[in-house]
Amino acid sequence: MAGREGIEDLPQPFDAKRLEPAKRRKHNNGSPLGASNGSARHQGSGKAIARDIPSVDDELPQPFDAKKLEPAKKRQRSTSPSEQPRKLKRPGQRARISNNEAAAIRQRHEQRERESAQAATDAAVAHAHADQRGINDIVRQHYNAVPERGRDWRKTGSRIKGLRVFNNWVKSTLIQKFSPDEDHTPGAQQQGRDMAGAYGHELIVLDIGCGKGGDLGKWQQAPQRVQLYVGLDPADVSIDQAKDRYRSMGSQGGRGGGRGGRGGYRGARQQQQHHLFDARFFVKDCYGESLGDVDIVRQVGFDPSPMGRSGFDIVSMMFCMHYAFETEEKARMMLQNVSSALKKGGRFIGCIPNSDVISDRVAKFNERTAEKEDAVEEGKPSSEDKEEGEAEETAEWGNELYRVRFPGKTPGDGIFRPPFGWKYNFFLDEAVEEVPEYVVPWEAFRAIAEDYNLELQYHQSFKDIWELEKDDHILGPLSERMGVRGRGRGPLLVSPEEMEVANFYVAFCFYKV
Ligand SMILES: C[S@@+](CC[C@H](N)C(=O)[O-])C[C@H]1O[C@@H](n2cnc3c(N)ncnc32)[C@H](O)[C@@H]1O
Repeated sequence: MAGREGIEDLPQPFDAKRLEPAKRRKHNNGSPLGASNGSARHQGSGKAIARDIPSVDDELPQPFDAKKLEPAKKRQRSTSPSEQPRKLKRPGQRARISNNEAAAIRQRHEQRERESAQAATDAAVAHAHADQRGINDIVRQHYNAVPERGRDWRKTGSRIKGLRVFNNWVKSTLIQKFSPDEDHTPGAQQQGRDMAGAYGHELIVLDIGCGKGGDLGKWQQAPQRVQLYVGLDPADVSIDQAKDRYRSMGSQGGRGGGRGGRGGYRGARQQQQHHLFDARFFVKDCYGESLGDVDIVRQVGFDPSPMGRSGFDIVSMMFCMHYAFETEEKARMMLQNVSSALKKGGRFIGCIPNSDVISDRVAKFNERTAEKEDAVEEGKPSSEDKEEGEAEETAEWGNELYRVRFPGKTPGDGIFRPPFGWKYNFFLDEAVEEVPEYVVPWEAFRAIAEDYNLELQYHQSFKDIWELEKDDHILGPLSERMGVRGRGRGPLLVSPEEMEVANFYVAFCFYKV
């Protein structure tokens, strides 16, 4: 799918000499979650991937306990309406109804909240037991059917070209900031081989949900050379297209992305660009199955034990992890796969829908619904009253480019408990035709990730990433070359509608400890 996928549009090469070590450059920059996490790493202590090796108990993921995950803020929001004074909608109105009437209304509210909570739990459990093949097939068929329309169309013909380039810039930003090793020296590889004839450590990358290979070009431009890229995706047609894209990079001297002769690479940098990493692609469901049966993954190193011989430097999951939150089983399999693949100090990067945005929208929808129901109970018919037999309204929002729609009831307070199985349909113009996705409740995800020795390093909404990085000496000029903004710190070329879609997402980075 397009708006949320890959670069087709290769940025100009980076001058890696100008890059500060990605490790510390921005990690603490305005990331409230990163900062609050409290580890030495988050305080910018340089090398440290230091944490004691976990005990055996740490290794064994414990069953999910939703209560322990709720942040204080959310816990307060989830207080039942019976426990908090309800705001008066119209001052003085309460004075016109008797105490008995008021008590009856309150009871009805409480009853409704209980029913809503129960229905929500039932829905989540039902989803959790749904036929998993069904959803997998729908998602796979959808992505297989998305046509590959070529770079020119994406750059000029697309109605969401601003969103496409912006999303690509965010993905490049994640790769620039977090793919280099902690001890990588910027520019070292441009000097050529060392005395032993090597380029120093080269990265091994696992791209889960790689789709049509839209990020191959970004990896070719990574500040630290990539040795091997492994792309996995259940959509077989997409995997074939990814292989084609990789082949076309090879035939263009490793520049990637079908861009042909635009470049101006010189000297050592030219050599670096012409080095094309090795790449392998496989059709694979990475959330329902272990990756341990993929040969190349096993050869690189795949080991569930934290003491083991896991071999990947990076696992990337761009715009696809939300499919894993259909069930707890899948989410844990996904994290087990990530953790087993990553070596100690390895990075897990990705983009997912922002559950804070979803929770706020859902809570507001339910508040409005409750107010309408109150009005009806108080005998004030509204033009929006339902006709008999009319379908129950469900939470839904969007703009001319995108739409999010929950098919069933959602929690009144916007807190998704249990944190799995909360299905919604997502539509994005030109890109996604009402495909089912699942909410990834952020705090639950972060806490479960810790069970798999994945420690949060970075969590930022797309809008904040733009604000924080747009003037960076590498990422700023990159945004101009990619067409996110006009030349010379020109205007943003992403429309407000496109920005609203972009801000439906957050980017993250975890470290394997
Ligand atoms: C929005 S696309 C993103 C593609 C690519 N990561 C990008 O950013 O260009 C979502 C991808 O997730 C993949 N996906 C869905 N379910 C998956 C699963 N169980 N395991 C791995 N990938 C999956 C889809 O096939 C699709 O290619």
